[in-house]
Amino acid sequence: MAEVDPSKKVADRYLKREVLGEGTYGVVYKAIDTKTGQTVAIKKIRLGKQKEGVNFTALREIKLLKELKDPNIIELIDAFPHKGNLHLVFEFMETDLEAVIRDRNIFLSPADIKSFLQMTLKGLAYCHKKWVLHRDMKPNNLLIGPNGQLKLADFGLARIFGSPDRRFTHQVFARWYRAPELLFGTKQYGSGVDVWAAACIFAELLLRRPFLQGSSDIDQLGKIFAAFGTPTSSQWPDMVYLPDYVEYQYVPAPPLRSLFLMASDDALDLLSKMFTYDPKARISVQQALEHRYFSSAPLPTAPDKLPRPAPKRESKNSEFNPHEGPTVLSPPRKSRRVMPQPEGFEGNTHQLDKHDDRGGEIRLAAGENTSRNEPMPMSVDFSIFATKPPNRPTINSADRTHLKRKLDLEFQHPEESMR
Ligand SMILES: Nc1ncnc2c1ncn2[C@@H]1O[C@H](COP(=O)(O)OP(=O)(O)OP(=O)(O)O)[C@@H](O)[C@H]1O
Repeated sequence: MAEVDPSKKVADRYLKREVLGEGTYGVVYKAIDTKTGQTVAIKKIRLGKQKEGVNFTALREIKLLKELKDPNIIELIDAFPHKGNLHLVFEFMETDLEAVIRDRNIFLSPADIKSFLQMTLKGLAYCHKKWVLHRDMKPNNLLIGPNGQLKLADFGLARIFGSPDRRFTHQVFARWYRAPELLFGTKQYGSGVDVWAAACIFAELLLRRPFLQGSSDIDQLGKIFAAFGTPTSSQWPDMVYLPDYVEYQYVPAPPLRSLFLMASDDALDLLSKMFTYDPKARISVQQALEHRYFSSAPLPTAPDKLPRPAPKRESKNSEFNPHEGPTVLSPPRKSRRVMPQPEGFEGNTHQLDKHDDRGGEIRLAAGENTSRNEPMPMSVDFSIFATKPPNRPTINSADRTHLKRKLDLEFQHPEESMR
């Protein structure tokens, strides 16, 4: 292997290359693992405000994430604290599902859609079996490797690190995948939140645009109700007890078929089961995988036959220079997104590739946590009333106890236990 300048190395092992982008938790850059020669992606998580450095709970839980190994989960290869930041080293992936969905040169056949959904659900099923929820499923967290394999990324990070200031850009997109129980402020949620998000991704694969683009939490609920009808208490008995429950003006559900003109009957049946309001009645990931949609023709496309966007992350400059800023190899991700529409649900009529503007995002994001004392009419922009950032729901205590017990068994010294 060529000799490398040790000053460019992190933790004496990883040779930094270009910045890949910046997400909720910090910068992600490409690197070479000098031990194995493998290309990796390193996510540098800022821990600025935690005076004691990396907190013990985070280290224990990251240790658990390192143990998650499945063909449809991105591998966490290594994790180490360095200069006050936590570095998470992942296998490097070529592209992601968002890039596939947005690429106008790509035609997605029903078999391709089935394959992407199946891989997503397989990754989720593995994690749910291990008592880990994703909580932040969206197409750009579904990474795609060189052989077409789809892998879930960012598993468990929302839970470990919370959502550092998500009000401005990231939260806007994450909201579109949020289950109604979260929007109604539930504190005790389960794997159903990931099923709902997977349903939104399924819908997005079918429509080639985000399905339910709410501009605030209330508007998000409005979009959901416009698509599936306002839930009744017989459909979802616990709804009225949720902390942020507010009565909505009744709207009937349009036929699901009218929203997904091209979908097969099996696809629609599975979609409606994944979009069930009551999380207790919602189909589980395992049941979804056993649905006849996956065994009926056409069978899912083999991963290596799936269409992929042209590679966009060729490493031209070999060394990473922190003063140069990110190497932009394609239009910035966030500006490729479709921005939320301030008005009501519009069925199949949204355009692809509308450009966002930062001011718009901030204004819309401020619409979170509006006071909810009165029955709300649908599809009104409440953003001007809000000031507080959203409350983050927490995992239920049974999950937490289970994870703690598992981790405590294996926990040694926090820094040693990471390696
Ligand atoms: N394992 C990986 N391999 C290759 N690129 C990656 C990998 N993980 C992340 N990236 C890229 O790094 C950039 C930042 O990723 P990150 O996951 O931090 O944020 P994001 O997905 O853009 O947004 P959010 O934080 O809201 O999920 C994105 O362009 C992403 O595609």
